[in-house]
Amino acid sequence: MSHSKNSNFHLLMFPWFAFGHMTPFLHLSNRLAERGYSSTFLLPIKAIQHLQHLNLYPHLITFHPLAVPHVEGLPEGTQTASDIPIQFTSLLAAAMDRTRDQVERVIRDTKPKLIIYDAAHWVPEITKAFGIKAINYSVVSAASIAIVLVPARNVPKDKPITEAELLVPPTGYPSSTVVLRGHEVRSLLFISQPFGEGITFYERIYKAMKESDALAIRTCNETEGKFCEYIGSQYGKPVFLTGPMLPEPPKTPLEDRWVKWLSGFQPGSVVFCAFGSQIVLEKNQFQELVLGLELTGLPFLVALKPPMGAATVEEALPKGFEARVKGRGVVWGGWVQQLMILEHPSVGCFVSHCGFGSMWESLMSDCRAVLIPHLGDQILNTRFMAEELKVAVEVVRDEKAWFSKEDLSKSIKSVMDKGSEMGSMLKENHRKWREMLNKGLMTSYVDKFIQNMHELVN
Ligand SMILES: O=c1ccn([C@@H]2O[C@H](COP(=O)(O)OP(=O)(O)O[C@H]3O[C@H](CO)[C@@H](O)[C@H](O)[C@H]3O)[C@@H](O)[C@H]2O)c(=O)[nH]1
Repeated sequence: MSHSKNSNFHLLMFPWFAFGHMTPFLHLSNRLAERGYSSTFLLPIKAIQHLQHLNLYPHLITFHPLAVPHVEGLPEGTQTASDIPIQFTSLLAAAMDRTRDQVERVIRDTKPKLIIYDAAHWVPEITKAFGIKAINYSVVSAASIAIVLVPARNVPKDKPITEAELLVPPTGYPSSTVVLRGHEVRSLLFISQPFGEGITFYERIYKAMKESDALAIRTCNETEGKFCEYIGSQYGKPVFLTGPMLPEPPKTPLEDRWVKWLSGFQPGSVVFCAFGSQIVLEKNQFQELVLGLELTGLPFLVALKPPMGAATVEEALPKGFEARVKGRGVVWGGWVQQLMILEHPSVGCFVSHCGFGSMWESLMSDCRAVLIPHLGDQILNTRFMAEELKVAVEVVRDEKAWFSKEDLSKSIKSVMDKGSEMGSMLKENHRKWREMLNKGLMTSYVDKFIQNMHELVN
């Protein structure tokens, strides 16, 4: 596809100050730069050094540093969400709001054709004054937007939303299975709490979406089409899809220690378990998890952060565990190359928290998926994988969100045992989806997104 006008089509990218947002925005910038589109990318000064290596087109993507002002109560030097515990995020949003003058100056100086932003709800006020179009880009799944962040959600203005209110999906919500049940809705109570000065999370995102010229979502029509359609009709806006914006596969090979260890096992026999970048388990749940893996009798590799109160994973392991699983089980407390591990022929099962990135990596891999979600969007992603796409099993949890070693082991075996009907059904569905969600389809999303951008500004 050729775009004769792309050399003067300059974009401004302005993601929320968290790596889970800045990174997919940057992947989008890269895909656009690949086709000749330049962008100015607004980032907190400190984030620039962390993201530099992901900028694949430095001659087209210019990082513009923002000085994040100090807000009372926020730890000195805070610039991104990973600098602070979650309860400080509202103050970080207040700090983001105080970068407005800097953002306005950049808009005036660079005169972009359009702005792609997310949490800065005041961006459309600036762009309207300059006659520039603004696209609000959601980087989480469409289902997790559709269930809480639409006008039909009716969030009370003067009092906090209740669990009972959250249990009922908004009118017209297009699924009866991709929902939160019972105690799980507690993870959504935050939407009526402040997120910035004098504004709640819901009000902020509602405004950011409502005032935009178009909505963009990091997903595909094939998987989440009905949720995207619902969001578009709720806001009365066009919805552009970018596809999942997965990173380019890393060029560094899998670490030697894992190549050696994994090659000692039969093809498709190893269970790999990882819970992303945020989750820290309670110590007893951590122990139950590793005992559940032991119980399967299968080889396993667990890569998790040390649980609460422990400095290392080793000191938190159950008594006698290491000796019992020696030679077939490893618990690793550091970062591993998840994508490469999932691609290793010996790995046959992926036990994950179903964060958005892991969900896609799991879908695109050959591994059977067993899911133990923790946060709101992870629970919705899990329901989507298990009940809509039917490519995964979800581990049972009780009212207190506790899962037992027996249930974990049972779930893993239900997908790994040869001759298991459940396993064969999931494998067949998974194969169909993997074939459909191929590289060509992802490329066509970027082409379509570019076409959408041109239509919007013309
Ligand atoms: O040891 C590890 C652990 C993780 N990863 C990679 O890190 C990414 C993790 O991303 P994701 O699965 O999305 O997990 P989180 O970073 O924990 O996800 C946060 O951000 C997501 C949105 O981007 C939300 O869906 C989640 O709820 C939120 O926890 C993936 O690409 C993994 O391959 C590794 O390479 N090695």
